Amino acid sequence: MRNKNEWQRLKRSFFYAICGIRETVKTQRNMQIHVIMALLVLLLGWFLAIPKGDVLLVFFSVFLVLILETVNTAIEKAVDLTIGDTFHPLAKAAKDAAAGAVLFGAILSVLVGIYVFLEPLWQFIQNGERRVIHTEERGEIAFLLIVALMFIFVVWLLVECFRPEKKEED
Ligand SMILES: Nc1ncnc2c1ncn2[C@@H]1O[C@H](COP(=O)(O)OP(=O)(O)OP(=O)(O)O)[C@@H](O)[C@H]1O
Repeated sequence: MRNKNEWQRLKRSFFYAICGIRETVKTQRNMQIHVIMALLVLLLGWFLAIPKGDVLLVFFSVFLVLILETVNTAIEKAVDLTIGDTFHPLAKAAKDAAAGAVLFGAILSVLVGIYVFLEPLWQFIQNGERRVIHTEERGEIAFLLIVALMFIFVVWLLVECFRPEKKEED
C-alpha cells in the first residue's frame, strides 16, 4: 500500500515537473529561442558528423542553458508573487542575478560551440567535406579564439565591476 502511494507521489512529481517545463516553454520567449537554438545546434552536429565526445559536450551545454533559464523563470515568478509590480532593490538584485546565471550559461555554450563547430564548419565550407575531426587533429585556431574571448569577457567583467554604477536608461 505504502509502495503504491510512493509510486503515485513519484508520478505526480514527474507530472508537475513536465507542467513546469511546458509552461516555461509556452510563456518565456527566451526559452523558446534556447529550444530552437538547441535543435539547430544538434542538427548541425549531426550534419557535420561531430565526434561522440563533442556530442556530449554540446548536450551538456544545451541542457545547462535550459536548466538555468527554467530556474531563472522560477525566480522571476517567485519574486513577482511576493512583490508584484512594486519596485524593490532586492527584487532587482534577485532577478538580475538569475539573468546573470543564464548569461554565464550562454557564454559557456558559445565557447563550446566554437570548440566543437569551428573546424568542422571551416572544413565543410572550404572543401565540402563532412569528416569527423578528432580532438588530436584539432588545430589551434578554436583554442586561441576561446582564450581571446574569455580574456575579453574577464576584462569586461572587471571594468563593469569597478566602474561607478550606471543610471537606468528608461
Ligand atoms: N519588482 C522589481 N523591482 C525592481 N526591479 C525589477 C522588478 N521587476 C523587474 N525588475 C528589473 O527588470 C528586469 C527585467 O525583469 P522582468 O521580470 O521583466 O524579467 P525579464 O528578464 O524581462 O523576463 P521575461 O521577459 O521572461 O518576463 C530585472 O532584471 C530587474 O532588473
